[in-house]
Amino acid sequence: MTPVVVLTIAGSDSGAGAGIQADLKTFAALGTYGTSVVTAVTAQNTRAVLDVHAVPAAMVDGQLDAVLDDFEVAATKVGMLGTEEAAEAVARRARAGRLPNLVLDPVLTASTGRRLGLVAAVDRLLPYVNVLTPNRAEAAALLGRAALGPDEVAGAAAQLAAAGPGAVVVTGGDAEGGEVADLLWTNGGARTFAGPRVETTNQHGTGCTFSAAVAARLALGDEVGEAVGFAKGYVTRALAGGRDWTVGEGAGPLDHFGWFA
Ligand SMILES: Nc1ncnc2c1ncn2[C@@H]1O[C@H](COP(=O)(O)OP(=O)(O)O)[C@@H](O)[C@H]1O
Ligand SMILES: Cc1ncc(COP(=O)(O)O)c(N)n1
Repeated sequence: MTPVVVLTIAGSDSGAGAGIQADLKTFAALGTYGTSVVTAVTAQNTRAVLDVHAVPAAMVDGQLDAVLDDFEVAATKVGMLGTEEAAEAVARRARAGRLPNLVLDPVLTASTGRRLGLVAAVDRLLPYVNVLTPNRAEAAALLGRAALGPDEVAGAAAQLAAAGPGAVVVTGGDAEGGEVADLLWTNGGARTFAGPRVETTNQHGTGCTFSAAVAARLALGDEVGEAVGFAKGYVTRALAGGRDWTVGEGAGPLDHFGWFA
C-alpha cells in the first residue's frame, strides 16, 4: 500500500534529536512517508546549539516548489522558522490551499537556551494553522506575556485560537508533578490529555516529536482530538524507551521506533 505523504518545514539538528530529523523519524515510525523543507541548519548536539545558519528564503521557496509540485501532501508540520521571509514563503502556499492539516510548533528557543525563531514569523502563519502546539513559555511569548500560571493556560489557548488556529494544544512538559498534562482548546471547549511523567534527562525533541506525530495522525485521518491523544501516548512511550540511553553527554534523544520500550 502506498503511504500517505507528510511534510516537515523545520530546522536541521545535526545531533538528530530535534528538528527535521526528529520529525522524519516520527513520520516513519507512524507509517507515513516524510518529506522535508529545511529552513535553517543548526550546529547542535545534546549539550547546546553552537551555530545557526538560516537557509535563504529563495531556497526555502525552491524546496517548497519541489515537494508540492510532485507530492500529494496530506499534512504539514512547521517547526523552526529562522526568518520572516521563510515564514512568508510558507504562508503563500498555505493561502493557496496547498498545505492542508497545518500543524505549527512555534519553536522560539532551544531547551538548551539559544534563540531559534521569531514571534513575528509565527504570527504570519497563525491565520492558516489548524493545530498550534506551543509549550507554556511559547504560548506566553506569543501573547507578549512573561509567563503563564497553571490556571491561565486555558485562557491563553483560547486567546491564541482567536488569532486563527482551529485548535491549540498547550503542552505541559515544563510543569511540576508526577503527571504531564497537555491542554487542547477547540471551539468545543478545553480537554486535558494527561500521562505519567517519565523521569529522564533525555527529552531533547519532545515538542518536535509531539507536533510531528499530530501531523502524521491527521494525515492518516484522525480527528484533532484523536491525533492529540495518539501523539501524547507516542511521546510518553518514546521517552520511556530512551530513558536510560547515553547518546551524547547532555539531554539525549527519544526512542522513536520503540526498540527499547
Ligand atoms: N518528562 C515527560 N514525561 C512525559 N511526557 C512529557 C515529558 N516532557 C514532555 N512530555 C510531553 O511531550 C510533549 C511535548 O511537550 P513539551 O516538552 O512541553 O514541548 P517542548 O519540547 O516544546 O517544550 C507533550 O505531549 C508533553 O506532555
Ligand atoms: C532545529 C531545531 N528545532 C527545534 C528545536 C527545539 O527542540 P528542543 O525544545 O528539544 O530544544 C531544536 N533544538 N532545534
